[in-house]
Amino acid sequence: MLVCIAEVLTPDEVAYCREVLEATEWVDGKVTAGEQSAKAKFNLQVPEQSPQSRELSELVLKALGRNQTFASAALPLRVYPPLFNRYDEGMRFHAHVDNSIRALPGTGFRIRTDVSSTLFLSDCDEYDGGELVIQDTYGTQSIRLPAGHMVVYPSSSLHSVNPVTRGSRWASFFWTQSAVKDDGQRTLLYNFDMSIIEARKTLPDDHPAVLGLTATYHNLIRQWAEL
Ligand SMILES: O=C(O)CCC(=O)C(=O)O
Ligand SMILES: [Fe+2]
Repeated sequence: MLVCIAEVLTPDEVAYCREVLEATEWVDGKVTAGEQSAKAKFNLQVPEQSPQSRELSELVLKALGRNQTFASAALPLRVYPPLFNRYDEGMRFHAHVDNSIRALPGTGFRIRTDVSSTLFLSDCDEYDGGELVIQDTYGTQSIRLPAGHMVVYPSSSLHSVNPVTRGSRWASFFWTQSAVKDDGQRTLLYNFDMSIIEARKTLPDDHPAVLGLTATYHNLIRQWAEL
């Protein structure tokens, strides 16, 4: 399942990220790629242990913490500290699948990558091309979102970034280990949660239907979650 989430960052937060990223060092994106994807990857990244990357990582993690849609779609257990990338004119990322397990350098921290995310930091009129092309269960989807918006999709999907043909595309990207690793089960839970939210717009919270649906939602999570 692929979910686009609007306004994960405020315009002020986007502006602050851009200001910090303008002044930081960028290196070849191959530094965090696996063997296959290193051959496919032509972009730039901020070194993940740099103070700028750590500061902005915290900012993005805070924004994720207040986002209900991300919580519902990803059912996050652990989030790999967000990284920052950039594609200048001519840069691209050929088709690949993300590494299944990622270790944070210098720590014992490892996560299984269940959900991949791109949080856009450039507006659509700042560049041409640069679509994130994802092979989803329902076909191929081509994603380009305004700054501050984010797409989440299963890490098992084959995906690529089309060449940027004008300007520069900046983003934050990261992986989440979900409490529910199966994408099909996560999709059912997300749709279930969205239906409960709809029902609660017209029914009181103590309505037997709302109580029953909410109980079943949590009992399904109890069945499927691995902590
Ligand atoms: O830049 C993006 O939107 C995706 C990056 C990506 O797929 C990766 O780093 O594995
Ligand atoms: Fe990727």
